[in-house]
Amino acid sequence: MAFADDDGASTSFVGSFPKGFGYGPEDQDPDPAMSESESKPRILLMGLRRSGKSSIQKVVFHKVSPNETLFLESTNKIVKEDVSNSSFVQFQIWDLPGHLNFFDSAFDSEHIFGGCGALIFVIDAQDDYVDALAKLRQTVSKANKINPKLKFEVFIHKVDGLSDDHKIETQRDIHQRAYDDLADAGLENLHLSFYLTSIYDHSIFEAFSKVVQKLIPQLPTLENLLNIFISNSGIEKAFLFEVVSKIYIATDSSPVDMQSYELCCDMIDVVIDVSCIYGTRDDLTFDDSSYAIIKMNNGTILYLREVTKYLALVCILREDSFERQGLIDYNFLCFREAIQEVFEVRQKMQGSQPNSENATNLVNGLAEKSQS
Ligand SMILES: Nc1nc2c(ncn2[C@@H]2O[C@H](COP(=O)(O)OP(=O)(O)OP(=O)(O)O)[C@@H](O)[C@H]2O)c(=O)[nH]1
Repeated sequence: MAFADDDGASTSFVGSFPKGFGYGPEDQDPDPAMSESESKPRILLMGLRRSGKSSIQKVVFHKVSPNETLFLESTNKIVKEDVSNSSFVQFQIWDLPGHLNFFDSAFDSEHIFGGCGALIFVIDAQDDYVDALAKLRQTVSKANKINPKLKFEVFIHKVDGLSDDHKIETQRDIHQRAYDDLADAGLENLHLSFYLTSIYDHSIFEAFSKVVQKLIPQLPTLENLLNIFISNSGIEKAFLFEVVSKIYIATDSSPVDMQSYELCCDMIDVVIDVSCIYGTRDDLTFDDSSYAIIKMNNGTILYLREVTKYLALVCILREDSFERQGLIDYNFLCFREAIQEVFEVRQKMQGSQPNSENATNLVNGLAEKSQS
């Protein structure tokens, strides 16, 4: 498959990234006895009953609408889901039932916490959270003992029912109490990350993006590439999106504002919907010829380009910067090539230094050339 740019020049199509994407601790030293899915980075979803764990998973990864989660049945056993089949980002999510008891002999904590990259603890902010905080403390102490590298992410969830002031107050209170509890347990050096989330807006996608990003060792390289790309192309903000889930796996280093992120998510929905309706091929709704431009009435442009079958670059820029579309497209091709290199070369050179530096040099050189 080839990609032709505006000048008719073609470069090889990047395609979807290799299966051995290679992030998370287990990927560096795979155990041949392990099944492929068992060796993927694992994210645990934990929290009390009815806190919203299954709803989060369904909304983010199954495109279930939030209202459809209202009558979800309670989860009674660990539900393991492989996210790699449907998307580029490869990991497993384990949804653990809220009533799990660590002291139960059937609970194999070594196995559950051992090979896992991140633990998301969901707290229902609309409920009394005293019990949830006790469970959080118990979970963190146990998991940290088994796996000190585990990252703890606390979702203060269902905040759609709270006023803005109440949200901030709840976050402050939970933050304070959680750290006090950890200090009591002698774990004052542990770090917890807090997010205000709801399945009724984009906050759950944003929070999940940040959790997933922490499991991608190539993140600094991706951010660096995005920084170089936007600064040489007159772009204000760029997100590298995983199209299926709308998780962004990287963005440039300027701060993310929620509105920009929401606009970009909506753009992806529009592109997928339009190509589902008018696309020529039945099997693919997002392919190498996918791109879209949306002009807004405030002089801003949203520009989407396909990077791989599962990845899209969505940029926000001023209308006058878009007059130099040729430059942007040229720089985009360099960027895409560099991304390909980051992952491809890493695969070839497993065991030796990753080639992220080469990729940065590549994009540096080409971007400068395009400006001269
Ligand atoms: N208002 C609001 N309700 C939510 C949100 N997320 C989930 N819920 C509701 O919370 C209820 C419980 O959600 P579940 O996903 O079943 O909770 P769970 O944590 O998986 O529960 P167990 O399987 O029993 O452990 C459902 O009725 C959801 O619709 C949210 O962000 N806001």
